[in-house]
Amino acid sequence: QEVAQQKLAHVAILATGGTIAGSGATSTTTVGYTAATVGVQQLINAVPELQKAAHVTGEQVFQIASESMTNDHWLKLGKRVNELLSKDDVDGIVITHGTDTLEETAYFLNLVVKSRKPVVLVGAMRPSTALSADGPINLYNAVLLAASPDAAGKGVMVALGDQIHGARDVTKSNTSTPDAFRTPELGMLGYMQGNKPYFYHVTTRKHTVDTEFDISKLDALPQVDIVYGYANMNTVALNAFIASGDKGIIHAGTGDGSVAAQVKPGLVEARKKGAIIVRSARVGNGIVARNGEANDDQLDFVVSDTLNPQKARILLMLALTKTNNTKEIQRMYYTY
Ligand SMILES: NC(=O)C[C@H](N)C(=O)O
Repeated sequence: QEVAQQKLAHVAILATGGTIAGSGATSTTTVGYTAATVGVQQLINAVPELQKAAHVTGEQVFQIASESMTNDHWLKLGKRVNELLSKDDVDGIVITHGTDTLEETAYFLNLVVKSRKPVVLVGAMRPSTALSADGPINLYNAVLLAASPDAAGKGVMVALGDQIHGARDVTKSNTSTPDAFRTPELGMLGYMQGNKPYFYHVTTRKHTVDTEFDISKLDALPQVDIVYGYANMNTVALNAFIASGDKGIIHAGTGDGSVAAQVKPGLVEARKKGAIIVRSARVGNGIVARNGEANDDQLDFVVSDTLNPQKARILLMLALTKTNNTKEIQRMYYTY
């Protein structure tokens, strides 16, 4: 075999569920299957090639479809990852995960993991029972990546379809095809080929080793929700979120984060009540300019830079564990 390694690295596989652990009625069932049914040992056993890639151990952290991911799951997972990475005999971590919120978990971990050791999230678009299931090859590549010294210090990574993506900028961009994961304009980090990673990009943003966020003493995160911008938008959802006690609101604005005239007074009111307002964009690419579509200085709003709404939500939750100062929070959006 071409996989030539003196001493195999120890890669801990943490399983959380998803389609990679899903099963369907027949080999041609690629929709209408059940996610999160196959356990971690069965996932490992299905890929005997893993034994040559690394010394792998498995742990079932939870077993859910990723659309049901919660802040509590994230805190549990993040703490376990940091605990494992602090051990001398763990060289890297692979997390098997549903694809629906995989980019969110990856970005959360990117902000709270404190280690240079590789952390790789992996999923599949087809259940484990399907013809040409993508889970086994994706898992194999993820383990090779987590075992590679070249992958150290690059932040949390996502490995699917022979591609390596960075947690900050990757997004799921197709509902069902196997090539669903993309880093649209900012570019993926590299490729997996011939049993090893090839890197071409690194992020300029802070993550993992130099993060200022610490979840070790947290057992909850502040409530932050997203209001979606659209023609004929109203403030019903926004008002309900504020009434329920939200500490922050992400406005997934139209265009470059524009806010409808009939919605702006609601956001101003919410800010006066103490909630932090972050203007993000539903578009998927580009910068939301500070003081562009709204006078953020005057209204005391924050902009999400290039973070999509679901990732802007994660950064705001973590920011709120440290400060309520909007200048400080704005700095964080330009840092991570
Ligand atoms: N392909 C998948 O993994 C989708 C599934 N609904 C999940 O996120 O758990």
